[in-house]
Amino acid sequence: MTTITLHPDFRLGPVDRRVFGSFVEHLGRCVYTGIYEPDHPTADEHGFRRDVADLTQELGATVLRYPGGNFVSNYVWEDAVGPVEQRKPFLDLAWRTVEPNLVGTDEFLQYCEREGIAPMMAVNLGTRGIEAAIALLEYCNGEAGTKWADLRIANGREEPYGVALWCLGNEMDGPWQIGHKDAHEYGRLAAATGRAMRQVDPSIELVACGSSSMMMDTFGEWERTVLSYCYDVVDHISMHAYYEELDGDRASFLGSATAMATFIDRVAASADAIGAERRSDKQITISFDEWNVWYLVSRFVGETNLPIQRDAPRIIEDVYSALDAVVVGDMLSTLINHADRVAVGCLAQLVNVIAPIMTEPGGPAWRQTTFHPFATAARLARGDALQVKVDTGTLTTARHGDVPAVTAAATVDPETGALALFVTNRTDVEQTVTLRTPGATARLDGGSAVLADHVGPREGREAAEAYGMVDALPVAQEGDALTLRLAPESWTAFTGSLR
Ligand SMILES: O=[N+]([O-])c1ccc(O[C@@H]2O[C@@H](CO)[C@H](O)[C@H]2O)cc1
Repeated sequence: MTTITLHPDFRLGPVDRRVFGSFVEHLGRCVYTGIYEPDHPTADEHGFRRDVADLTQELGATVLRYPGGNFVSNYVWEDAVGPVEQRKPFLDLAWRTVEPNLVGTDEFLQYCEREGIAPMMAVNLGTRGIEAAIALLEYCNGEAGTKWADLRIANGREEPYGVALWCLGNEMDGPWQIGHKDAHEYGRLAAATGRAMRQVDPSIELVACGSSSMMMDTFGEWERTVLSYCYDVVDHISMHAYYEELDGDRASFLGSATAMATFIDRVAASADAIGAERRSDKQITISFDEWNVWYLVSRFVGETNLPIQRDAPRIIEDVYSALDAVVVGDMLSTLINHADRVAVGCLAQLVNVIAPIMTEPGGPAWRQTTFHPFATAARLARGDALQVKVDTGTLTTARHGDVPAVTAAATVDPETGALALFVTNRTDVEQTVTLRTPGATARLDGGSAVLADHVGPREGREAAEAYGMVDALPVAQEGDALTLRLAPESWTAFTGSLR
């Protein structure tokens, strides 16, 4: 038996809409034959696929991080601006792929603008540094009358783009990163680059690289050291986390979002330790700019040491199961439950590469299973996140110890009282939940769910197209008591009101 208690006055604070971001990297087929394919029947006059853009709108992505990922750490952005016919292909060392440079900064930023999505740009702190970063920022945000802003104007774009969010490199703690650095080297470089970037545009928000995962040997020490250099310069510290079902250990996989919550709490604690030493009133917030289910250990390892490839090779095209969708839903609940700390989130990635949207070159685009919980949460989670109290049993897992059997997150729109309640049942049996709202009145209109047993594991396009949200089990109301039933291994989004 589980009890969920909500009160409209117990709020964590507003859910930053930027938590529902995604990520476009020059990797595999994310850009070419993903968002961009000039020969595709749905391509617009700029060469971008309308079918993919429509699915991106339906997904509700609010932010797109670009151009990497590992790619950014050897990227020469200047090679991909100006007349397309003069651009030269570039050998990307991160993915050992020939990058044709047909899509660059202008094409991407104008795409974001047309789609009404906020761009989040990363600068190269692997092979490059301060000079290239401030040039790119001036190119994007500078007013007419200086070299790089004037180059943008010469390239046909008069108005500055006003890019607000900037990542100071990518995963610089990872030995795989081109130009990998230790925490002192990176911390110094991030602080110096960030300071110089603020001289170009003081209004920007800066993200320092945190750890590539909680399992990195340097985790914790990395955050503390990096922030000891750049606490006063940056606004956010990044987090990246990917989870997968390993060796058929379903319970641990279903507990992934608890590990994600622990990770957030630890990064916040590391940042706050530096703030405390400095007696600083400033709080560093979190940019969770890569998260997803990724069969990294079980499948990706076989994809390393590839020969050099061209023409947008199929790299990391994970096909998701219905169970993966449940775990993605639960991770979205975790992000909402940390609305007081997480300012930005990016589901990695948007198209084809560990993505909610898949395409065939010249062919269709479709939704993977993981599309549905994301689109649902992005649509419904509005207003303030509530402090949700969940009294429930435990699920014993090999990797994360005992985790809650049922988890929940909720948002209330302060204007309308509209309630969204997201509930995960991590167990393999139906669960009954009593919803208590002492001193307040709740109404639930019903909901929709993703179920783990709905589609067999990883059956590909046809199964994905047949998959979708199903109606939640009926809600029973007796007096003030609401009773919910949760299907086994499911993530359910209920809507209603709370006043
Ligand atoms: O834990 N790892 O072994 C590991 C390895 C690579 C890795 O790369 C990150 O994930 C890639 C795909 O989104 C992005 O380009 C990069 O930032 C992230 C994690």
